This record gives sequence, C-alpha cells and structure tokens, in this order.
Amino acid sequence: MDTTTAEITELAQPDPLETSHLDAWYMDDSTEDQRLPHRLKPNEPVSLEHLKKLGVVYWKVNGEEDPKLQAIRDARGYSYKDVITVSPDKLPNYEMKIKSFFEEHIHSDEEIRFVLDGSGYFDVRDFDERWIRIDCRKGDMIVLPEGIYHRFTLDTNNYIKAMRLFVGEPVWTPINRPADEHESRARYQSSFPAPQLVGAH
Ligand SMILES: CSCCC(=O)C(=O)O
Ligand SMILES: [Fe+2]
Repeated sequence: MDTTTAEITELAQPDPLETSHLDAWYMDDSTEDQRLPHRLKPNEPVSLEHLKKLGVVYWKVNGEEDPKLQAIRDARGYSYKDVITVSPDKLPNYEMKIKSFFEEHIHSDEEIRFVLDGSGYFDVRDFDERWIRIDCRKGDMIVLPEGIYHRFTLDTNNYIKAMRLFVGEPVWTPINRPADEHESRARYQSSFPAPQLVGAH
C-alpha cells in the first residue's frame, strides 16, 4: 500500500511528548569513566519537552521496516544513509574515533542517528552550559540540530550499531569547541534562543 503525502507528514511528526520515553538527565562533574551514567544524586531528569526547546528531535522507530522511518526520511529529505558499528572490534581506529566522538563539538548540519542495536550516550549542552546526558537505545531515533554543542560516548556495554542519515552528501567533520564564531553556532542560537531568565523566580 502506498503512503500518501498526508500520511508521510503525519508519521514524520516528532512523537507526542506524552507518549515518548527517552531517559535524559543532568550530569555530575565527576571525571570518572565517561561510560558511566554520571547521574546527579538525587537524579535530575530532563524532559523531552526541554530537549525540544534545545532543538533535539526524537522518535521511537520500531526497526528498519517501520514505515515511520521512510516517512521521516521523505519529509526531512534524508537521502543518504549508512550504518556504523562502534565497538572495540568493529570500528577501525576505535581508540582515536572514540576520543574524537567525545570531544565537545558542533556540526554544520544536523546529526541524525537511529539506534539499531546496543546503546550509548549523546551529551548536549543546556542553555546554561550544563551537560545533559541522553540514553539512546535500540529503537531511538534522534536529531541533534546544526550548531548544538554535543559529544558521544559508548556506555559500559561498549557497543552500538546505528543508522546515520543525512541530507545529500554527508559531512561528518566535527568543529571542536570553541566554535562560537561559526555561522552554524549563530544559526543555532537564533533558532533555539535561551529562554529569558529575568524575573523567572
Ligand atoms: C551512535 S553513532 C556513533 C557516534 C557518531 O557517529 C558521532 O558521534 O558522530
Ligand atoms: Fe557529532
């Protein structure tokens, strides 16, 4: 059965906040192993609603055959896809790659990942610079917007397999912090401005 344009548009909407579950939390400052959860005690969760304000988009996708995947690709123009496996024995130059994934950086495009297997953490900076850790597992699809400061690490399972999507020819180049003068950073800040804190208390 063909999917109509209206159906594609509907399926590609970010999941309704009340039905989505994505575990995210503010990180502690400990310099212990980056693969540990680094939750605050007590835990300070971060809602999907908050992530949305930072420009992070999320869907739950039920495998590669889920029509939602194709609908999202069609609606957002994700023409390119490949699959990356990050684990000590599957990723060439593993140590170097892992190190560069965890350097705080931005990109001049969205970073789109659909987790096919395993798990890992995407960390993004909040408006006030605090690190938010996002626990991504099988079935989670997230988009980090152009210009957001972020990094990635495996968790203690040391394994993730993810589909990477892109509009057109992929550019994976990280622009390491400081990138405050980069045009993608400026675009990010105008698209997702920090909420006005004056008078908030
Ligand atoms: C989960 S994909 C592996 C990490 C990655 O591709 C990246 O940080 O750019
Ligand atoms: Fe990145």
